[in-house]
Amino acid sequence: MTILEVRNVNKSFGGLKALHNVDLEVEAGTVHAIIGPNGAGKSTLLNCFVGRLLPDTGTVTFNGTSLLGLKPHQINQVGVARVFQTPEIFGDLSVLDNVMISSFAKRDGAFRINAWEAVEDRSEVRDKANSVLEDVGLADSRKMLADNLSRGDKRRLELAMCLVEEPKLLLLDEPTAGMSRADTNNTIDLLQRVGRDITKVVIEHDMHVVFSLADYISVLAQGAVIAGGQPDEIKGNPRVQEAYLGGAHQ
Ligand SMILES: Nc1ncnc2c1ncn2[C@@H]1O[C@H](COP(=O)(O)OP(=O)(O)OP(=O)(O)O)[C@@H](O)[C@H]1O
Repeated sequence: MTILEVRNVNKSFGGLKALHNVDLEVEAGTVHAIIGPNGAGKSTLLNCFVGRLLPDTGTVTFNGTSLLGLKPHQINQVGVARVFQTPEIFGDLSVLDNVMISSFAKRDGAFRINAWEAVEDRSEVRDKANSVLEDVGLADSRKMLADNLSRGDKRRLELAMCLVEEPKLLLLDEPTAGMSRADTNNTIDLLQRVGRDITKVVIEHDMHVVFSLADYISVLAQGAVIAGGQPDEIKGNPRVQEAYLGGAHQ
């Protein structure tokens, strides 16, 4: 079953065509990687999924609902969560509070620092938050201020903040950017372990990560999808190799 369908999406910035007739289908329950050289249009495409950009033409449909024109928090409420390259966390709150706030936000449609004051079933939310922190390996840090976490742990926290919302689709924007090889391998491990039933779309430059995680790979070059297939098909595709050497044609 297709959970995310992108049809004929075009997006230009002035005279620059960042996305050119993009078609994409993401199957429910899979990890779908979007790869491509710098400037290929990956972030632009992701931004069209989360309400940060509106395509000039085309459709983006999630679970039968058009995402176009929805505000980011509305997209979040229909079940799409995004992990950013730079974690978006509340640095002066505890790790646990960050996760609890995220859980309330999904319900309320907005982040409110004092959201729990109005809520009666706090213990249920706390239990759920603790369980997700356990899953991502941050249970022992739950009382720490989020700002005091290491860079890698901040990313784990942001992942926990997404997981607690129980999304149907998780978008990961370069989840291992800037990480050491050891942290990268830990992240691969984590992403293979947590949220196994959540469909994931991953933008990633590191091919080791892509080939470890992806069930299906779409390749963008100069704003167009030039190839799509299972990892083994993509590995041997001459158009993909050419795109990475800088000679992509549309
Ligand atoms: N807001 C913007 N205004 C003008 N041009 C933009 C804007 N956002 C992206 N672009 C341009 O659109 C093209 C696609 O950029 P995009 O960031 O989507 O590529 P990318 O594949 O994510 O690249 P990278 O891997 O380097 O992050 C690039 O030429 C970029 O300079």
